[in-house]
Amino acid sequence: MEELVLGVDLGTSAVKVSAVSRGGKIVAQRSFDYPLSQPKPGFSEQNPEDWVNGTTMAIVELILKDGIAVDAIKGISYSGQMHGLVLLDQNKQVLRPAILWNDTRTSQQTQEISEQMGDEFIDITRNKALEGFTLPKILWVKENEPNIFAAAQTFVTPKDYLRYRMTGRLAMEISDAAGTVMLDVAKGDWSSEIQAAFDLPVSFFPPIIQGIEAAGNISESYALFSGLDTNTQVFGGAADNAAGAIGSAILKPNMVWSSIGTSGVVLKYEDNADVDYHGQIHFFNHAIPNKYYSMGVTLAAGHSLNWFKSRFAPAEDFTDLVASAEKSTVGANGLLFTPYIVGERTPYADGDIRGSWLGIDSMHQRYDFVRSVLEGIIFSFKDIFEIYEAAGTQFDTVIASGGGAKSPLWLQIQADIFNKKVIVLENEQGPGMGAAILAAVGLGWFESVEQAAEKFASFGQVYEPMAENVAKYAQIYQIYKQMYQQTAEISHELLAYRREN
Ligand SMILES: Nc1ncnc2c1ncn2[C@@H]1O[C@H](COP(=O)(O)OP(=O)(O)O)[C@@H](O)[C@H]1O
Ligand SMILES: O=C(CO)[C@@H](O)[C@H](O)COP(=O)(O)O
Repeated sequence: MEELVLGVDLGTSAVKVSAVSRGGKIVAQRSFDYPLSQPKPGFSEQNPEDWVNGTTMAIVELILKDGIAVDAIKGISYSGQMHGLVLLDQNKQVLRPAILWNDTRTSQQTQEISEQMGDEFIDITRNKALEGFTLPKILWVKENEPNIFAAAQTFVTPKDYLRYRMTGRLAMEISDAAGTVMLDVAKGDWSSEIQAAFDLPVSFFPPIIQGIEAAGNISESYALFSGLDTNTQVFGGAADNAAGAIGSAILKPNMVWSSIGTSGVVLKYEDNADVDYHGQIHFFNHAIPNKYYSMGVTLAAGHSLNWFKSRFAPAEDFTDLVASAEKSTVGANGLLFTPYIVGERTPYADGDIRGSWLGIDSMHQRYDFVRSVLEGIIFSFKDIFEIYEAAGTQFDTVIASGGGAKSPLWLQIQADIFNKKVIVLENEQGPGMGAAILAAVGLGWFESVEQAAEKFASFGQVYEPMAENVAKYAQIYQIYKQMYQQTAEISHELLAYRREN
């Protein structure tokens, strides 16, 4: 009987559970969708019970439909959507729906945090207090739902809640703890300064564990519910971006991960906490012990293309639509697009900015618009590269991932705009593979995360920058860079009319 681990990828729209062999082969995979609730503009919530039920359904199907033997499952670990707030009472019952990473109700609280702690907050947490992060959500509940807050004994992030339900043991894994912006990142522990500043008792904070650390076994009650065995060991896991980077073997400081999913992420592995980006990009503890990663986020990366397709080419498939951009030119025949269609995070932490096209000409064809969308998304990634360059950070290799990495044209655009070689993974599996790697290392199948990731991930085609295109894009990027400043005021003025509809 082949020994397996389960990597549970707890996303925002679905959970995907992968059964992975010791050799890194995915032998079966099941996923289960759950709803997102948006009860008011800017609110984004989920019912934690849906995560537990969805995961259980996926596991039951792996056992019953795919014939995975329960006693073959030696270990389980997780990748989780980051920053979500799950508040628990004294009996560890959920007090209200989870407030998710993409919920923007907390603008006032982010201001309060800056006013109260100023730069000290960034020095400790290595991040700005953005709306998506967990601390502002806690303060929102404190101010707006005092009865719920009074009953709250502790909190966790989404995958840490799921792990609690599967093991009966409550803990916060360190890469997700960093995303709460209540961690002293360099010390790797909860910050007593933040606890004191916001009057949060020490008892409110769960113990911190490492990504590869044993977090217990499957509990008897969860074994009854799911069909799993209580001999199966459970390990800490990782925040989804940390897990994605591990699954893509981003393991050296010369490597950057460029991921085009719904949102876009540019992520860099960091060997230590010495580099200081002063909160311009996120800086978090890694799920690899004593390692870190930094990242910038384009809120609407794949989402911009998705939006374009749904409005202007609903019947076409992605591959044909993206390939049509070949008919345009470098620079889309003088058309520029900013992908701020749901606001932006990096480098402009501006929830109210919106996208624009500049240079529209009556000669433009639809394919020019498609090309401008592909290029605008990569220019916004280039903005993140510029932060790295300004900090004197060196890297030479970009590993491309996410749905956007399916297009050879888009990969070449990345190589040309970044002026770096761009490499794709041969069998990309995303964060679930990172989760499986953490379980495999936790079980002792490998000596280190690095060793396991090198075995599980294999690199494929390399896209080299083309000198002529690099030169043109370098000029066009100088124009793109002005677009945020030039459009921000107009965009903010239009806000009133947008909300009227
Ligand atoms: N064939 C394709 N070529 C280029 N981009 C694609 C293709 N198919 C999907 N995409 C892009 O990938 C995005 C989805 O990526 P994915 O990694 O699956 O996202 P998520 O996990 O966030 O749902 C889509 O929004 C779309 O922009
Ligand atoms: O907020 C962040 C990272 O800071 C997001 O990356 C969420 O963690 C995304 O979750 P999914 O879109 O992968 O579900």
